[in-house]
Amino acid sequence: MTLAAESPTGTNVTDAPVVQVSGAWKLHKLGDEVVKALVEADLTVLPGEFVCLMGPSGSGKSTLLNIIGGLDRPTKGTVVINGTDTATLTESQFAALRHDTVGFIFQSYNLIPFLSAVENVELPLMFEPYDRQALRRRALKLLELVGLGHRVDHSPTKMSGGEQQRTAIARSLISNPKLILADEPTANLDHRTGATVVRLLRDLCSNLGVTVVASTHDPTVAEEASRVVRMKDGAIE
Ligand SMILES: Nc1ncnc2c1ncn2[C@@H]1O[C@H](COP(=O)(O)OP(=O)(O)OP(=O)(O)O)[C@@H](O)[C@H]1O
Repeated sequence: MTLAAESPTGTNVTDAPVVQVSGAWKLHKLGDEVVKALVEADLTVLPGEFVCLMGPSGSGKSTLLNIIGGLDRPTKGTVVINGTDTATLTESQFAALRHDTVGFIFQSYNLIPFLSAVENVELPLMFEPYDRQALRRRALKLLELVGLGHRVDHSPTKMSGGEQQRTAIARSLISNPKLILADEPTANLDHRTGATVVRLLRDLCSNLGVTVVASTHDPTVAEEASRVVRMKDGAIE
């Protein structure tokens, strides 16, 4: 697979950790109460790993993913992404790092209904000065990679849940990210379709060297992951 070489952005491949979270806390004030969403969390993820965060509802999985992806900042502790200590970054610098390094997959797919599948895949780079034809070629290759070469002109509204999630996976790869963060990627899929999506994520890790961190309640995700990290009450067990 030569997709990385054809990336419009390009990234450096090293053996250094893609994610290094150290002593991270996230506290929320709710009136007089302080909610400890994340408690002294340490997590190191190496290139090509498929790490699965598991734990009961409210155990801090989404909080940890959001902090890794810069959608939220820790109250205390450090988060190093691809060698950059994110505490040193302004919001716009963090947005640029996120744009170049991180792809997101959500349980509700978050596709634009009035765009075709291929336009959805192009969307993260659509308003950037990339060659339009190269971008289209890459988006089409990514749709082929996820098994949707026959659905490129379809609207997401005419696709099954599994097809929508595979389109979202193709979209998450358009910037050639080192890291994909997936928040409950199989939550809205039946068991068989969910298993197909998880195997696709696993194959991205082994074939493209992409690193995946996924939160889930789904044992199928855990079975395919290279490592399961268990969380409870905001802490990593
Ligand atoms: N913005 C917020 N304000 C107050 N409390 C919050 C906020 N966000 C999260 N929490 C609390 O932090 C804790 C961890 O939430 P989080 O969403 O990370 O859990 P989770 O493991 O992802 O849960 P689920 O499996 O249900 O998605 C929960 O107790 C939650 O209620």
